[in-house]
Amino acid sequence: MSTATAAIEGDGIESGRSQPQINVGVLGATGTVGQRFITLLSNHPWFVLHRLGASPRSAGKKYREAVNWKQANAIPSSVREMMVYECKPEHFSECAIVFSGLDADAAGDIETAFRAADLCVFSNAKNYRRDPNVPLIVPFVNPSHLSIIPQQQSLLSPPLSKGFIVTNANCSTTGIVIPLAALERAFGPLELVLVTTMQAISGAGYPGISSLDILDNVVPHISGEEEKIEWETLKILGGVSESDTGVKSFDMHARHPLRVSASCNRVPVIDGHTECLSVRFARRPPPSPQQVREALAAFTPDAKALGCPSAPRHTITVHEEPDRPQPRLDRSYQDGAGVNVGRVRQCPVLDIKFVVLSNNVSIGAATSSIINAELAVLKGVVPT
Ligand SMILES: NC(=O)C1=CN([C@@H]2O[C@H](COP(=O)(O)OP(=O)(O)OC[C@H]3O[C@@H](n4cnc5c(N)ncnc54)[C@H](OP(=O)(O)O)[C@@H]3O)[C@@H](O)[C@H]2O)C=CC1
Ligand SMILES: N[C@@H](CC(=O)OP(=O)(O)O)C(=O)O
Repeated sequence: MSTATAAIEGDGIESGRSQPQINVGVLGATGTVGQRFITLLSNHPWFVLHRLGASPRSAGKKYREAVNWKQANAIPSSVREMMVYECKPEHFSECAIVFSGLDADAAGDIETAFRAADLCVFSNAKNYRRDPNVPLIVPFVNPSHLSIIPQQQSLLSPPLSKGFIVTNANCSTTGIVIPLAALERAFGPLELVLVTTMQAISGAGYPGISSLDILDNVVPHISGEEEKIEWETLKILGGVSESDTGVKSFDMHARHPLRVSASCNRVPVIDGHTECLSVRFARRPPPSPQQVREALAAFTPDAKALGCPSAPRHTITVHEEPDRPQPRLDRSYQDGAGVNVGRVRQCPVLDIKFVVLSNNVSIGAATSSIINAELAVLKGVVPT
């Protein structure tokens, strides 16, 4: 890693402060999430986009030839002519970090191989989220879970000193755990969460669901999604416990049992997952809708305080208008790096209900991975 002097001001980056310069690679660089990584990393103050990986179908081609570019912005000029490589660690030996936007069918073995080659892997895929030694991190919620990494490294055979895997969450889970964490921080533990999702088609990757299935329609099933939301929420909002012998484990919110029920739907929206939640707090009486609005708007995560360059200015934007947030109007605010909450009101069955909108490809995927890596650099977890 080398350093350079930042010329960018604002958004947590102080002009004149020495900035790390770290070579990074993107696995699955041609996919929906991969394209978002390319856009974000081509202009990153610390991370230098050094290698691109995709399937053997794309390897050996220039990026502009391999990719079916679907972003509103053009392919960054610095990336157009870059070569795409097979996802083999030897091609990425000059990188310290790889971001993975790999299809889950390929991600397991490839990410294991990159970790074994002592690379720091930040993955969007579901494969390792349930591993008891892999942190499942939503950057505004549980960066403290990075503390499990030395245990992950020491239990591998052979043990590693640098390489690790960090995953980020399912995109629908990410959207809800950010406001839920803000509520728990302000008002103590939650007891019940009911969530109904309306998920964008880009969540299924490209080409995704056929137009004849989704236009003029709602599909009330997304395979595996409800179980992921119900399970991942507990791992993320729970703590890390340590036994008398020093073994760490994720406590799954065990000290205050939390029950989560999810119902997932695919809707004809291109980007942006909308989710309707009702929650019950342990504390009686529960907070009022106005107290909830104030707590959500005031939520300031460590990622912001520590100076992560990709952390948005407003983590949670609370809308007062009765018909917001909406995907078309709100998904691009702050480049999709925050979450939008609206319609905070009393729930006659539980305590409070509200609507969340989050950009599934940005904070639901690539942006989260990048902020996770920024946190890992700031906390000294990525070797320099
Ligand atoms: N889309 C979303 O909103 C979210 C997606 N995710 C997760 O992120 C990951 C990527 O999703 P998404 O971008 O939507 O998927 P896409 O299908 O759009 O892209 C998949 C990528 O994986 C590559 N790939 C496929 N097979 C192989 C292989 N055998 N070896 C190497 N590379 C391969 C593809 O390369 P090629 O072009 O050469 O085929 C492509 O770059 C998935 O695990 C998904 O579950 C997580 C959160 C949100
Ligand atoms: N299943 C999500 C996107 C996704 O890929 O999720 P996961 O990374 O948990 O498999 C959606 O369809 O919107």
